[in-house]
Amino acid sequence: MTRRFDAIIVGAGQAGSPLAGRLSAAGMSVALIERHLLGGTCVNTGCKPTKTWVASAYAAHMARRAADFGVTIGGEIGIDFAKVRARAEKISADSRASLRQWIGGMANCTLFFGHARFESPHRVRVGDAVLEAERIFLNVGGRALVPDMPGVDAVPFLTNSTILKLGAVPRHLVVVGGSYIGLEFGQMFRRFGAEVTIVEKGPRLIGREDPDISDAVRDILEDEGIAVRTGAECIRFAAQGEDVLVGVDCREGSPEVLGSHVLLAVGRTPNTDDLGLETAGVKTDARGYIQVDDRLRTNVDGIWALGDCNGRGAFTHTAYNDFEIVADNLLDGADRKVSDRIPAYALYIDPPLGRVGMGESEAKAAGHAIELGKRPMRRVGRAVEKNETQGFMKLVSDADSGRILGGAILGTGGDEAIHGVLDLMAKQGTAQDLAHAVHIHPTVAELLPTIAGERKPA
Ligand SMILES: Cc1cc2nc3c(=O)[nH]c(=O)nc-3n(C[C@H](O)[C@H](O)[C@H](O)COP(=O)(O)OP(=O)(O)OC[C@H]3O[C@@H](n4cnc5c(N)ncnc54)[C@H](O)[C@@H]3O)c2cc1C
Ligand SMILES: NC(=O)c1ccc[n+]([C@@H]2O[C@H](COP(=O)([O-])OP(=O)(O)OC[C@H]3O[C@@H](n4cnc5c(N)ncnc54)[C@H](O)[C@@H]3O)[C@@H](O)[C@H]2O)c1
Repeated sequence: MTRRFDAIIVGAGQAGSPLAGRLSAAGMSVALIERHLLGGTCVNTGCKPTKTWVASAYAAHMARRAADFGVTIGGEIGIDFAKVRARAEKISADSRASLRQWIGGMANCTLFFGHARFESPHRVRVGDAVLEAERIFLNVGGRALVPDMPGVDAVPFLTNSTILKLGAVPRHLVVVGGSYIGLEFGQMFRRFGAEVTIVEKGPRLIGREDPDISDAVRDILEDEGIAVRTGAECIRFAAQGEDVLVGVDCREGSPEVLGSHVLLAVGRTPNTDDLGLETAGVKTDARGYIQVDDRLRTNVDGIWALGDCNGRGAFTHTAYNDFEIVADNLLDGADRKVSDRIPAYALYIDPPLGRVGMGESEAKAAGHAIELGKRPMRRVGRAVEKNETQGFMKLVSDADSGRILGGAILGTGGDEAIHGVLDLMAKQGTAQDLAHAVHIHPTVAELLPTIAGERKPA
């Protein structure tokens, strides 16, 4: 039997559930379909568990540094890995439970558990049920990419999901991929006591950032005893007893690394290959991302794509913003667009990297004459007082208009303090506006007006 709804939402990720809330509150009947766990990647295998582990790793790191602060701790600092895991699992489970309760309380919303697949542009099958709606919203997210690397089928490897199930800290974790996932897990496991090697095929870590950021991040990781191998162009794997031999072919150092475990962190792929998109006529790009316009509409009337699966963002806050754009346009007659969004994100190594807008290189490549304000964290009072002085902050502005183009804070509190720059950019603020703001002392953010005032042509 076919059941009719006003709207079908596929995926209870970061956009799907809040969209179900808005649409059902507006009086629409909504079918929300989830094939695995409520909350999707962020809640279950992404942000929440990883940032909980990052907090445990930070506690261990600070405990080891206790003497630097005049604090005495007797004996070695140990890791109770089962407890580290249990803490994260509880936070994810609590989040799922509260989502379940929230969704359960939505009038007009029916939750289906199962894999959804199109049978026609406005008909979707989930298990035995066939659902129809004029409006269909896809929020199917993504999963770890496993490229066809030589030997990858012959060895056990971990992804961001399976690493969360490890029973013990690996002896030697080889992380393939030197970007968000690789660096966050790499530093965490080093702090949990593993030997860690990060292998990146590009010439530097987090290659999308400015070179000064890549260099400083590498220094931070190497200072903690993490081995970093960049320029590893021909990565290959082979089993060697219980271990995995990773061929790295770097220009310097040994051509092979022997690890007890390998984490693949080389990007994501969208969950669009098993949705029956071809039946619905919904177009994807060569990598499987659903093609959308600036208002997140697909090429098929009445079908939208939100979150990671549309390739327009890869973060929880961008998925949530997709929900806001679609809901406000549909229900409030607004005209919100993805292109209005200022790119912003953080890399949660310690100290974190908070980033907004364009980097220095990107701004120059876009043709801007730029001005730059920059200061090392060792000249930021709050960082000195906290004895956490690694990194730097910088602000990029347009020399002609004065408009702020972007900023980066690699340093303690950088993930929070960067919002001072972000909010000003949202209001088209200038470096001079920032220079005249009076920030609270002692904070990391209080140096933002200072570097804005000290900016120089670059
Ligand atoms: C290790 C890691 C750490 C991260 N840390 C951060 C961070 O600190 N900050 C940040 O902003 N972002 C972070 N991210 C990214 C963030 O998790 C994602 O950007 C975000 O979860 C995307 O949300 P989404 O709603 O698009 O998709 P998802 O959260 O992936 O949700 C999609 C849902 O759709 C379901 N689904 C898929 N196909 C079907 C189908 N056919 N039928 C029914 N249901 C289906 C899935 O089961 C899933 O529940 C991290 C990601 C990873 C992997
Ligand atoms: N703090 C956060 O917000 C956060 C944290 C984790 C993940 N995420 C999200 O998850 C997404 C995926 O993260 P990711 O780090 O897996 O992917 P990524 O796309 O950011 O980086 C992949 C890295 O792997 C490298 N690489 C690719 N192929 C390789 C190969 N064969 N051998 C060695 N290196 C190779 C790339 O050069 C790149 O540095 C990100 O886009 C991000 O949005 C966000």
